[in-house]
Amino acid sequence: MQFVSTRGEAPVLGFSDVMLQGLARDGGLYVPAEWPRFSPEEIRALRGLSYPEAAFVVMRPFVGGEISDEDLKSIIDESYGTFRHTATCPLVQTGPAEFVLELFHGPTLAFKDVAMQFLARVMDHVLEKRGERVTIAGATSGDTGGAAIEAFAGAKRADVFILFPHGRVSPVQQRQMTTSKADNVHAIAIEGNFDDCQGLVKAMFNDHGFRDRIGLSGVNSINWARIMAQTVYYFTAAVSLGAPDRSVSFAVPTGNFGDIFAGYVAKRMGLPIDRLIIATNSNDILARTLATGSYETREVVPTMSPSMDIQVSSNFERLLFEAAGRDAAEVRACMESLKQSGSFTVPAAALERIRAEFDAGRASEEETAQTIRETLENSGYLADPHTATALKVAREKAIPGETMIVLSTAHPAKFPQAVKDACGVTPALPVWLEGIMSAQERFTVLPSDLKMVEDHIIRRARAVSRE
Ligand SMILES: Cc1ncc(COP(=O)(O)O)c(C=O)c1O
Ligand SMILES: N[C@@H](CCOP(=O)(O)O)C(=O)O
Repeated sequence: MQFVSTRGEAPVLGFSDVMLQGLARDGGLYVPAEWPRFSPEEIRALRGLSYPEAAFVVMRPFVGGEISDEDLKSIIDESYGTFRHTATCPLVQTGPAEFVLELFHGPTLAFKDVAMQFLARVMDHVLEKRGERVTIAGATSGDTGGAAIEAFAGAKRADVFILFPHGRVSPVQQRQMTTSKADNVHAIAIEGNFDDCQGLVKAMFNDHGFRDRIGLSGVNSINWARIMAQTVYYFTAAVSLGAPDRSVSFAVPTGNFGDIFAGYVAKRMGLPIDRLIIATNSNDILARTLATGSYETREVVPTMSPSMDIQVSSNFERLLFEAAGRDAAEVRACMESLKQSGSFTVPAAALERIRAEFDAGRASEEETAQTIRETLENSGYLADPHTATALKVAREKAIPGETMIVLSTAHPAKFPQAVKDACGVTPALPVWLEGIMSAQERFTVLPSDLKMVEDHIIRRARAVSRE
């Protein structure tokens, strides 16, 4: 299996190199040169498999034989052995045709664990075989950071630096990043918003001198391995509701567009999905883009679903590449316009293709709170604010006869104040996490300045350069 960059000017690479590179050297994102396809029989054969067994079948084609089946299976088994639900990602029915797919049973209570537990192990496996080390830089609006710090804590071949927006994540999210005792993980509070953090990480990747000097790698969903691992739960959820003999739709709380893009990948692989519904909070750039065809960044507004307070939605570039018939020049032109003016126009043919597969809607703060309240009253289900945005949009867009799976991306206990304000119930943190609220914090505050962040990383990274 080979991978190409959405900007068409980076080397074509295999799975392991793509995973270690993170962002392509031309600033683009890697996608498979061809989509592997599963027949209806192959999808039907997923019925009755455990989550790790299904994960092996779905991810194997992308790995392209670079990791032996035996090693891949044991990496997957170990990864999902950290989850505290026997089904790994269970489905809960919340309405006659509405199901919630709970993705938060991993160590840090967010869907990021599904891919991050796997990524840390598979990266370590490849680095060990190659005798290499990496320095990882990641940006977070709250959940990726905690998941990465947990998954990579103590890793022998990786140092991890996580940039988070100072004062804009929930107290639980912050403490998941700042209370680790491992000396290879570092939290950096940036004076700015998530887009500033993500902009700094991308700028580090585009600074090739720095990138090569420290052996830079990434754990955000710009890394193909993240998307690949997130594709699995679309298969397991749809199959448990009758796929391939019955199709379903998914509503996905969306920020950086990685999670919903994983659903698009599942569809390209042959999974019968009717609609992929993008749900945003007040930072509704994606809903506006689908409505108007114009991708226009605005000031980020802080919300009760802080992990989705995003304007520059990285993985939209992957969709644009696909919808533009893999025309890298067209993608480059759009991304150049985004850089110069903060906006671009989606080419007309691409917009039509996107609208054929996706629908989009937004939930205001009031609507999100009301959905948390109503869902608790009507079905006894306590949703976190991110999940509630998707429940609201799914209900607004519901079509009779359609089965809707709503992705539940975080445990409500990560956002106790917002949930309490909405419905009066304060969700408790699971016992194994209670200690973080009183543990000593360790983090550095830095301005949103590339040079200062790079200098900080160079001073602290143990690792330097791939050997
Ligand atoms: C809890 C939660 N829900 C939804 C999202 C949005 O997912 P994505 O960025 O993949 O669109 C995030 C952040 O990524 C998140 O942390
Ligand atoms: N919401 C995310 C933002 C980063 O997304 P990623 O999926 O690209 O890592 C977060 O919680 O950090």
